[in-house]
Amino acid sequence: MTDGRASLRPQHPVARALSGLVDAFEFDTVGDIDGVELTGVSLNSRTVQPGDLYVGVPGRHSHGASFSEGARDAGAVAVLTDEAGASVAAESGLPVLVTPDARAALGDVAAWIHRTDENPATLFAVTGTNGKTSVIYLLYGILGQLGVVAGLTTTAERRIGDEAVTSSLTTPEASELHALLARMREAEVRAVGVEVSAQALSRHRVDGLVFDVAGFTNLSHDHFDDYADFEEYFQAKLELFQPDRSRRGVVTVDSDWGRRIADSSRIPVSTLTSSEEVAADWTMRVVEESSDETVFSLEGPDGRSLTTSVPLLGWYMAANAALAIAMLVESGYDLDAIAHVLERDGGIRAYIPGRAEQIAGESGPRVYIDYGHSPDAFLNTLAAIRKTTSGRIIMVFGADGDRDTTKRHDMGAIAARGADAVVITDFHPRFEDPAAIRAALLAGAREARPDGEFHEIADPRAAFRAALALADDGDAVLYAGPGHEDYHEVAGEKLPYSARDDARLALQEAGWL
Ligand SMILES: CC(=O)N[C@H]1[C@@H](OP(=O)(O)OP(=O)(O)OC[C@H]2O[C@@H](n3ccc(=O)[nH]c3=O)[C@H](O)[C@@H]2O)O[C@H](CO)[C@@H](O)[C@@H]1O[C@H](C)C(=O)N[C@@H](C)C(=O)N[C@H](CCC(=O)O)C(=O)O
Ligand SMILES: Nc1ncnc2c1ncn2[C@@H]1O[C@H](COP(=O)(O)OP(=O)(O)OP(=O)(O)O)[C@@H](O)[C@H]1O
Repeated sequence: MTDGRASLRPQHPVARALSGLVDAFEFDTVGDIDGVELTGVSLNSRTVQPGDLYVGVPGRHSHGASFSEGARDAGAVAVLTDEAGASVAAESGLPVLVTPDARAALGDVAAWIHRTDENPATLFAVTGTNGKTSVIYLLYGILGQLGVVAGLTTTAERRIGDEAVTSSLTTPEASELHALLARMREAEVRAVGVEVSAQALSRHRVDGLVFDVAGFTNLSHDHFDDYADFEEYFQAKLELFQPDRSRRGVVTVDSDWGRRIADSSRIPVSTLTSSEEVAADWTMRVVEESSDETVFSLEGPDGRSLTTSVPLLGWYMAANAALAIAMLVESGYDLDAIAHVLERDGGIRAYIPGRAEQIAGESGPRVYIDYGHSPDAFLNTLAAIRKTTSGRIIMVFGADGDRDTTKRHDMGAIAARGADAVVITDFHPRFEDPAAIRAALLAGAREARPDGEFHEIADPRAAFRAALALADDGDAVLYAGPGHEDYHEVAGEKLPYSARDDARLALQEAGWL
C-alpha cells in the first residue's frame, strides 16, 4: 500500500520458481533467472518483503521501475516492468522480466504466485456509487450467522475473523488482493466480500479473479475527477457484469443506470427493487423504520419471502441488506435457511464502522457519524434522519480537496434543504485552499436556501462542538464525511483525527454522555 499501512499476506507462502513464471507468461527477460524463488509480489518498493517480485509500473509522478534498487534492498528478488522501465530496473542487478503493460499482467501474475485459483472461497463483489461497504458488511454479518467463516475487504478495513487492518484504497491493488485471498485460505475462509470501486475496474485491481456473484447498488454523481462524465463512470462499473469478471449478478434496478446494467450485462442477472413502481425478480419493502433499526420484507423470484430487520437507520440500509441476501441466494444459499438464522437471531447482526453510526447518551441529541460524501448520500441520510427525528437536524460536513470539485455545489444545496442548520468545516483539504472549498459548499447552500442558518468553522473539532451547542434533546446532529477514518489529510500530512472519538468526547464535555 502507498501510505505504509499494514497488509495481510499469507503466513506460510509456498515458493515458486521465477523460471516457471517466465514460462507461463512468456515474458522477455534481462539477467539470470535460474534458481530464483518467489514468495510474494509487491507494487510498491516500500511494502516489499524478502522473496518478492517487485512490479514497477508508470504512475502519475514517477515510473515505478526507478524504485527497483530500493525494492532490491528490501529483499525483492526480481523486477517485472515494461519497456520504458527495463533498463533502469536492470541497474538494480536483479533479473528483469519485461511485458508491454505490467499493471495489466499483475492480476494474473499475483494469482499465479499465490495460487489463488486453487480451492477458492466463494467470491462476492459489490459495486455502485453508494452502499458498497455497507452491503459487504451485511453479507459478512449474515454469513457469520449462517456459520460460514468469512472475510472482507472494504474502504474501511480488510478483515479475516477477528483480525483486521485499516484500508488505504477501497479496492486493494491486485498484488495485495491476491495475497489477502491466500491469507484467507490459510484461515479456512470460505466466503469473501470484495468492495469493487470503478477505479479498481479501470486499473486492473481485480484482475486474475472471477467473482461468483457481483452486486450493483446505484450510480450517482461522484468521481468526475477520474471519469469525464456519467457515461464513462457507468461503463467502468458495467465491466464487473461481464463473463471475464463475474459468473452471476444481482442488480438494483431502481435507476435507469441499474436497468442498463441488467440489459447490457452478458452474465445471468437477477434484478432487485425497493420501489413500488418497478418490477423486478426481488422486491424489498420497508415495514418499519426507527432511528436504529429498519424492518423490511424481501420477496424472491419463486414467491418465497422473509421479513427481518437491519440494525441501522434508513430505507437504503434495508435495500443494501436485501441485495446482500439476494446475492447469497444467487450463490447457492437457501432463502429459507437464511430466514431461519435471521429469525433465530432477531434480525441481521452487523456492525458497519462509521456508516450512520449512532453515538448518543440517555438524553440529549442523537449524533450520527457518517461516511456519506456525495450529493445522493446526503439526500438519503438526511431523509432517513428526518423520518425518525422529532426535533431539528444540524448537519456538519466538508468536502474532499483534490477530488471531484463538481459535486460541491450540490452537496451544499442538499444539506441546506435537508437540515435545519448547517456547519461547514474542513475535510481532507489536501493540497487545495480549504477556504475555497468551504466557499464552494457555502455558495451551493446559500443559493438553495437564501434564508438558511449556515456557520463556517474551519477546525472540525470546533465545528462539531458548535453543532452540538445548537442541538437539544430530540434533535439530531449528522456529521457527514469522516465515517470510520482516523485522520485528517492536510497538505500531504495525515493528522490523527477520529470524528467518532472526538464526538464522544464532545458529548461528554457537554454533559450528554
Ligand atoms: C491517482 C491514482 O490512481 N494513484 C494511484 C497510483 O499512484 P501514482 O500514479 O500517484 O503513483 P506514483 O507515485 O507515480 O508511483 C508510481 C509507482 O511507483 C511506486 N512507488 C512509488 C514511490 C516509492 O517510493 N516506491 C514505489 O514503489 C508506486 O507504488 C506506483 O506503483 O498508483 C498507486 C499504486 O498503485 C495507487 O495507490 C494510487 O492510488 C491512489 C492512492 C488513489 O487515491 N487512487 C484513487 C483514485 C482510487 O483508486 N480511489 C478508489 C476510491 C473509490 C471510492 O471512493 O469509491 C479506490 O478504490 O480506492
Ligand atoms: N443504497 C444506498 N443508496 C444511497 N445511499 C447510500 C446507500 N447505502 C449507503 N448510502 C450512503 O452512502 C454513504 C456511504 O456508504 P458506504 O460506505 O456503504 O458506500 P460506499 O459505496 O462503500 O462508499 P465509498 O466507496 O465512498 O466507500 C453512507 O454513509 C450513506 O450515507
